[in-house]
Amino acid sequence: MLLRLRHVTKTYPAATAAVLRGVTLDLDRGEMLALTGESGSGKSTLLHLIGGLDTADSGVVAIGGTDLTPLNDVGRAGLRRGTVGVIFQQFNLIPSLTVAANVAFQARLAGRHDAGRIRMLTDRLGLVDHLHKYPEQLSGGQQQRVAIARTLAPQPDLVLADEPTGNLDEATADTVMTMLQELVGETGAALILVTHSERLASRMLRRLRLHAGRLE
Ligand SMILES: Nc1ncnc2c1ncn2[C@@H]1O[C@H](COP(=O)(O)OP(=O)(O)OP(=O)(O)O)[C@@H](O)[C@H]1O
Repeated sequence: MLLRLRHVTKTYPAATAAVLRGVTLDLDRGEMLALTGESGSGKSTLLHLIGGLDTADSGVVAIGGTDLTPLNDVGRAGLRRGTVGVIFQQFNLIPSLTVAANVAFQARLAGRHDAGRIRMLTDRLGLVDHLHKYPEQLSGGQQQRVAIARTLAPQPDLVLADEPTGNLDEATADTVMTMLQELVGETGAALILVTHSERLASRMLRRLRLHAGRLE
């Protein structure tokens, strides 16, 4: 099992109510899951726990058999690097780096830089003519394609996408999602897509809704 969640709970400090009240989920390699739920239902929180960006209060968050819960920041970052890739709504590119350097950044950090794979990704994502530009010189759709290339370059086993097309118009969103799904599918990685869009969610074989702190 690639991802195993068991009875995961999370309450933010100073908050009166728990955000997650016992989330349980199994996700295998190659699975694509849409995660929906009302605003504030805890979708981003859950993604952060899975990505090791934050820790659960209790329960198990295991990736590839390793429970992240007892690990410290360094341990979680080590496990995340190269194993889990995150794509955000705001793209989160590094403004001072060129497209080429942005794309290579995480693969280098993970010690998994592969020039052939980066060439394939930039080619498939239509970035070849933009490699020497800076993020601010690109459209939103182009920036998200750079972010996808950057995330997929180290060949992660699990890709977490938090409203990845939330800043894009419908046609661009569809194109970007198609590219993301194709590229993730080809490597056999798993994908969790957080989205408000029923249209995008319906592209995924598996769909779950976060409600009252649990998945249904
Ligand atoms: N760092 C934080 N500190 C305190 N409370 C937080 C923090 N992050 C999120 N919350 C609260 O936790 C709840 C869940 O937030 P989260 O961002 O996970 O929801 P979401 O389902 O992703 O929402 P949206 O669809 O609007 O992005 C919200 O009530 C939010 O206010």
